[in-house]
Amino acid sequence: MTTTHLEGLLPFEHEPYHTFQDEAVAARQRDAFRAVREAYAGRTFPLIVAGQDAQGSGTFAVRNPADTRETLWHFQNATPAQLNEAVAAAQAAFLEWRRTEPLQRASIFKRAAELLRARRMEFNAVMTLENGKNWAEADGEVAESVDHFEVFARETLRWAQGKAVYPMPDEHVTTMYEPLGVVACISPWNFPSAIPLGMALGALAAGNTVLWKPAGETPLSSYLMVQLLFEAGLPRNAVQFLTGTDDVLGDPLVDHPGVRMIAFTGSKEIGCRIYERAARVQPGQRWLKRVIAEMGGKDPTVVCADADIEAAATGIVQAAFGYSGQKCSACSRVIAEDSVYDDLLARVTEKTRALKVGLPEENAAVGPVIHQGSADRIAQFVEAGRTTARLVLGGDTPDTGDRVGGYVSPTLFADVDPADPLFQQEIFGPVLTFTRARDWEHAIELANDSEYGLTAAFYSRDPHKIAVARRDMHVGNLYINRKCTGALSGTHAFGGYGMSGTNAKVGGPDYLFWFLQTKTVAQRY
Ligand SMILES: NC(=O)c1ccc[n+]([C@@H]2O[C@H](COP(=O)([O-])OP(=O)(O)OC[C@H]3O[C@@H](n4cnc5c(N)ncnc54)[C@H](O)[C@@H]3O)[C@@H](O)[C@H]2O)c1
Ligand SMILES: N[C@@H](CCC=O)C(=O)O
Repeated sequence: MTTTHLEGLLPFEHEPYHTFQDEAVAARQRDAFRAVREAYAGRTFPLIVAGQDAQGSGTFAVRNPADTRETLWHFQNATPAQLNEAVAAAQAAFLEWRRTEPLQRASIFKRAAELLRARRMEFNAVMTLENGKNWAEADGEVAESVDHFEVFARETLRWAQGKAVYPMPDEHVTTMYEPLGVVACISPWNFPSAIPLGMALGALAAGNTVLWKPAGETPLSSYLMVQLLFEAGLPRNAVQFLTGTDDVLGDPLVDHPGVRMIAFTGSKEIGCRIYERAARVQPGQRWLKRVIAEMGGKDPTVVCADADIEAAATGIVQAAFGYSGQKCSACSRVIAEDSVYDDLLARVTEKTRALKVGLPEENAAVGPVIHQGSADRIAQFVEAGRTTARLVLGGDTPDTGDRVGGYVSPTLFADVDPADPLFQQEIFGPVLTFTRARDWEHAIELANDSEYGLTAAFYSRDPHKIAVARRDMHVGNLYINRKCTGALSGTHAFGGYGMSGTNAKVGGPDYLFWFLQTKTVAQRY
């Protein structure tokens, strides 16, 4: 029966992007900024605990990173008692949600996809205001969120079918997948819609309940998504929405004995901390906590001598400077064969010089980084790099008038040594390095010289080199002859190797398995 339902949902198509070059579409996006400010600016939003709106012990302000003098809205600081209440409510809700028909879950997600399609421009505008993405970047992420709804609707039905085992004559044996319990979903600010949503849908699609903890920089993008899920029919107690400080919602949330699983996306530092803490069995805890932790990247693009150099230069600039390089998937290292290195560097320099830094709300190619603190950290890498490598472009603060924000010029370093921190550490900003390789095999070796292993791009026309790259490049997402950002839900299962995390592969065919436990039932008649 579920097979029929699943077939009824096919075929799947990725959500198309808006074409902002069309003045009518651009006007709709500008209207959405006005409407969002009218509807939400200055408001204070609640926690959602046990299906009810709740006030915390105080509030915090969310500021516009494009000009931090503008306070956008306020959110609550949850208390330790509210954390306990939220876990208890999620445990109680689990007893019901786990029993819901997969078709019911799928229907809610399908309905949510429809609701989000109708509000794309609004969600884009909120994201741009909260984290400084330009229109296309925000639109791409909201489109990915629609895709997530469509994909997880199908995945919940697919996993409900169980899997076949090798038969035996005198027993009927089935393999069933069952949910785990309460899943804490902890997310970063750089993808404030698609990332928390992907983790939460993984949990919900499998029949778990969710503690939804967004990053403090971007809570409205999450709050609106949670409300949209409720409007689509999700029971109001299946998700607890918690905002606040890391001293209440960090370690104490991870340590809580009522939490069954933690789905985390964020930095290596916090991911490793969670992984370690969650391994300790707390008093009253009756399970080993499961953790998925998707962390940082230091993503290379390898360019072989036989490659289409112009296409490589275009892909590199898009992947390095889109959203000011603040993607775990961003290209931060170019490794090019000696014979094409100078030509490639010249083309990338020219294209990078053409990028305008400015206001995301006015759809500038490159906006601010998330905070002044982040800009200061990036500046430290740049200052150190001036003494160890050749600064080709940028390295300064662009003129953005009297705006107060972390604006950083797109920056290029050439002749970077593989041992240099510029080559090894995640900078998370618009800084790109070039390193010369003796030949294409040396280039692959250099690309793999990293503790991370998230994404990589490989440019070549030679089937043999491509086959070797496919085999030897140590990354979870390898892109051949295209940029290394922009994974699509359902198609490019996303997650890395090494210190990039647990390789859970959101949006992929195995993702739900992480949120399930397997029951074997052997029956004799
Ligand atoms: N691999 C991926 O899929 C992926 C995707 C996006 C971002 N990232 C990575 O995320 C990082 C940027 O995001 P960020 O600055 O928000 O990361 P972060 O690790 O600082 O914060 C992520 C989340 O963890 C919370 N947190 C902080 N301390 C905690 C603690 N002790 N216990 C539990 N939670 C805690 C934060 O409040 C936030 O919600 C980059 O390293 C980037 O590469 C990875
Ligand atoms: N999934 C996104 C990256 C998310 C991390 O920041 C991409 O594929 O570019």
